[in-house]
Amino acid sequence: MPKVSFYYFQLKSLGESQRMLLAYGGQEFEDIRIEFEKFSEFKPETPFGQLPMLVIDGKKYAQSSAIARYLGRKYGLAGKDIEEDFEIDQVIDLLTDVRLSGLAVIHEKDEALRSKKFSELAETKFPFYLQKFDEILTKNNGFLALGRLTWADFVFVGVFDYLKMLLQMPDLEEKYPIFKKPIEAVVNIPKVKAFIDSAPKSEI
Ligand SMILES: N[C@@H](CCC(=O)N[C@@H](CS)C(=O)NCC(=O)O)C(=O)O
Repeated sequence: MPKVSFYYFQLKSLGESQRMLLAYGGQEFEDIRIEFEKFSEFKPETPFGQLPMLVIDGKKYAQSSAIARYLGRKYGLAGKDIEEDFEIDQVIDLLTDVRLSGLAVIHEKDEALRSKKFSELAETKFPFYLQKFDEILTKNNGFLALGRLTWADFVFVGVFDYLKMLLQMPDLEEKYPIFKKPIEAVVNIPKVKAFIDSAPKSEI
């Protein structure tokens, strides 16, 4: 077995999908959770100054979606051809769009402006995106793509609580009950469940 280490913060957010994929693949790995305060010392060790980072036998892999795609391919959770891979990549990019639109507002320093921008998003973009995910999940039997389990479901599940925070929608899965489907599908896979049960807990 190769020596595998996965580095991220004490969060699920952009790192949980890769941890769950490694568990799904039966890969033993060092689950290293860096404290934010200590990250500046570690930053130069990363390819692009950020986490997550996967290290396999000394080789460094960066960028959350690229790592998840790589692990998905490794463990049989990708498409069977480029058309199927496109379906997965498309929905991953859509998920990134939702996350980044929420994130842009959080970083607005002026409080009044932040609240105004958030209200605009909450009335327009967020419902638009969420409706699209509802449609995609309905069309794919409760999965993100291809009507079956793929690495996209792991990414969705990993980032879900972070999205709820960004969108300020703690009851997101109650408003869109079909969002529970990929969550149930992923967290109940025995190897993934065993990992989640033994891993440190974090809200987002
Ligand atoms: N595009 C990158 C973004 C990664 C990212 O934003 N990482 C944040 C944590 S979620 C980070 O490392 N922040 C610390 C820093 O930028 O100094 C990815 O998807 O991996």
